[in-house]
Parts: sequence; C-alpha cells; structure tokens
Amino acid sequence: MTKLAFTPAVTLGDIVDLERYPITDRTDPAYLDLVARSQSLLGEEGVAIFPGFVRDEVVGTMADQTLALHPRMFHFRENHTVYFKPQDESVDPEHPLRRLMSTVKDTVAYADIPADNLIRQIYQSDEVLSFIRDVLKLDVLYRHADPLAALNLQGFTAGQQLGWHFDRSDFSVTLSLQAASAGGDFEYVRMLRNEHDDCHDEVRQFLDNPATQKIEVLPQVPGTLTLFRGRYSLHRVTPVAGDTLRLNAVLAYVDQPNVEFSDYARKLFYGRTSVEPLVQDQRHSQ
Ligand SMILES: O=C(O)CCC(=O)C(=O)O
Ligand SMILES: [Fe+2]
Repeated sequence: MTKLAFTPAVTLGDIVDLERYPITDRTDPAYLDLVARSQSLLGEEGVAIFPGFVRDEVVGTMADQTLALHPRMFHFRENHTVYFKPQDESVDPEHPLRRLMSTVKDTVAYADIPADNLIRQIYQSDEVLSFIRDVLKLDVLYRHADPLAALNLQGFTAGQQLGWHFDRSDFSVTLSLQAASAGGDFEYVRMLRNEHDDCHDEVRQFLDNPATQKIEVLPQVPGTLTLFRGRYSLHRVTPVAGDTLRLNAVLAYVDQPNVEFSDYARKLFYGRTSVEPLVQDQRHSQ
C-alpha cells in the first residue's frame, strides 16, 4: 500500500473519499440520498457502515501513526457486567447482574495524540460532524469536551478483547485503521434489551448458549467508518489472535456542550485524572 507522507497542507479531501461520500455540500442530492439511506439503515439495523470513508493510501499512514503510539498506550483491563452496573452479590453467580465479562485493550487518550496525526483532522472536521449529526437525525451534536476522552485510539494485541456489553451512550462512532490477522471482529445481537426492560432472562440465556440469538458480525475493514447504536444491542470485540494488532479510532460526540468525564471515569479509562502524560511505569503496569 502506498503511504501518504504528512504535509501540513493535507485537506479533508485528501483523507476522506469525497467522491463517494460528498459530505462537503449538504445540499447536493447525492449527499441527501446518502444521508437518507444511512438514516434508514441505522433505524432498521442499528448500524450504518461507510466502507472506504478514509482513502486507502491514507489509512495505512493512520495505522502507522497509531502503531507508533503503542508503547505509550494505557493498558486497560476491567471485568464488568454486560450492563456496566456494579456486581450484584445477592443474585446467583450466573445471573447477568453478577456475571463478569473481561475487557482488555490498550488506549491512547486524546491529549496524547500528536498534532500531526491525521485522525485529528477527521475529528476536527465540521463536515464530518455535520454528516454524523444528519445521519443520527439530531438537531445539535458536539465533540466531547473531555481532553482525554474526546478522541481515542485503541490497539488490541493477541488475547485482547472487549467483553459483551451494552453501551451507556445512544451511539458510537468508530473508524477501523487496521484489522487483526485473526479475531477482533465486532459481533452484536440486535435489541437484546429495550428502554423499559433489561431482559435478564434473555441475556442470561444468550450468555449460557449464544446459539439462542442471531449474532451479526462486522469484520473490521480499514478505512470503514461505523455508526452503531449500542445501548440496547449487546456487542463485543472477539479476542484477537496473531501478531497484527487490531487498531481503530473512537470518535466521541455528544448532544450537549461541555461534557467532561468524572475523575473516577478518567482514572478508570486512562489511568490518570489530569492531561499530563503518564510516566512509563504506569502505562503497562497491569
Ligand atoms: O472497538 C470497537 O469496534 C467497538 C468499541 C465499543 O463497543 C465500545 O467502546 O463501547
Ligand atoms: Fe460498545
């Protein structure tokens, strides 16, 4: 794959395939058609994917820039319930309110992503923000204001994974940068709970025997932008195998301005509460 050397004059059109995704003109009939199709996909399937959103020759550079940060990533390891609620010790051990899933991944906080990383250009783009807002049918959408959580890069090495969970947010936006040689697929079960019911019985049945539900799979194709509604659809990233890391970016957008993480959440996800970089020893301490 040819690599694009970084120059400060790189424009959005050098990075995003604007012929395929004409997001710079929100009155273009092709744009309106793209948004309408994506809105119905997201409504019906809970997911809308945009393959080739980032041009092939650029995504390799983004993967290299991410890989260069790997030694500085925070090693995140947490056992959690699928609901991310504290374990309920009063129910039996196999109950989903007590059963623990394992998540292990390496993360780069926003503050640690160098200014010349091309992923910043996508996150800072107002055109990308408006496109996502239009597909989500929202009147307003903001970049996350947290200096650590706004934009993250993730790396999954062999054995690392994201355990089954429901998101605490209505939607997520991710960009795949590199696929693992094996594993690292995104799997989901559509609408396994709903607004009114956490569906403990169905979730328990599924965890006991995954064949009780239809599992859909999104293989990771570099350059693909994914919008996913994960609050009610159970999902995970399967354990990575082999030497090639699964790399992606998580772009955090919210429907309110000035949203920041609590100190507790910062410490949990990034190992620190301030924007100052971690000292080496703390990064891979677990
Ligand atoms: O890495 C991914 O593809 C999904 C991430 C995810 O589900 C999450 O961060 O909640
Ligand atoms: Fe998730």
